[in-house]
Amino acid sequence: MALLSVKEMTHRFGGLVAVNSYNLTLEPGQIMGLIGPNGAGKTTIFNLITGIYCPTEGKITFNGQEITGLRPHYIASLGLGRTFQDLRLWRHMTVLEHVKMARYSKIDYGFTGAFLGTPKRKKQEAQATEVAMSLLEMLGVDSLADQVVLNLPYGAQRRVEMARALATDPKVLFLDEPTVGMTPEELSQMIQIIRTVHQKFGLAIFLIEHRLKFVMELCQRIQTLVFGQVIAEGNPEEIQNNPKVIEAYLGEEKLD
Ligand SMILES: Nc1ncnc2c1ncn2[C@@H]1O[C@H](COP(=O)(O)OP(=O)(O)OP(=O)(O)O)[C@@H](O)[C@H]1O
Repeated sequence: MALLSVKEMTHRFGGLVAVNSYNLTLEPGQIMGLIGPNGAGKTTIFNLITGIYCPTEGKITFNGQEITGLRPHYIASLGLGRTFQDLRLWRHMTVLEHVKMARYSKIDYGFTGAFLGTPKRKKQEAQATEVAMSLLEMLGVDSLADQVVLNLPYGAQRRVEMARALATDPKVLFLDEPTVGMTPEELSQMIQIIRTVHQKFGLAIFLIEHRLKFVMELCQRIQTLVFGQVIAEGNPEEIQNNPKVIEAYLGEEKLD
């Protein structure tokens, strides 16, 4: 059974058809890429699947359960974690606080526990810190745990956002342009981080990216979206050699 399935999803903003009869099958542990020119509808697809928008038409199923139109926090609690194109971090909180905050969805010591500082609370707090620190270490930002996010370089902020998404124990991770604004060195590090995260957690990953080299290197399957419609889907080699993709993307040049 597919982990995530989208059937004939259409979304209109007034008269604009931003997403048109979109279909997706994402298997457990698969890395899927979504590419396409600016304004093609990529982020709208993420927003529809993660519950920020409710599709005009279509059906979304996650782990056998229909999730079409459900609230974003509920969808997240089922195991869909995401990052945003425009980083959504609380600029005055520390790195560790960000990741622990996401982990609180797993905590059940309740109001009394929080107020009285029960042993259960102490134990769960210590566990939350431990999980958060191990995620920060995996993403190479553990030395920044006590720093306020505002003071971090952009690449480090992206890693913190990813650690926060991972802290909710997702089964699928949505990454919206994870390398935007990164230097070539940061980009290579991000490829390595995504590989590590993928191996360690066996997650499915669905990513939007403009840097084709990054997508071709990481993804097992790729969809190409133009004007809200998938014009091609296949493995990196098939996508690279697909005439419709070449035309949509780079005129007549071969993609590499
Ligand atoms: N909230 C909204 N209201 C109205 N139109 C919107 C809204 N969000 C997106 N659009 C329009 O829908 C289309 C798809 O936008 P979307 O942001 O999904 O594209 P994208 O492929 O993610 O682009 P980019 O690569 O630039 O991020 C665009 O024409 C955009 O202007």
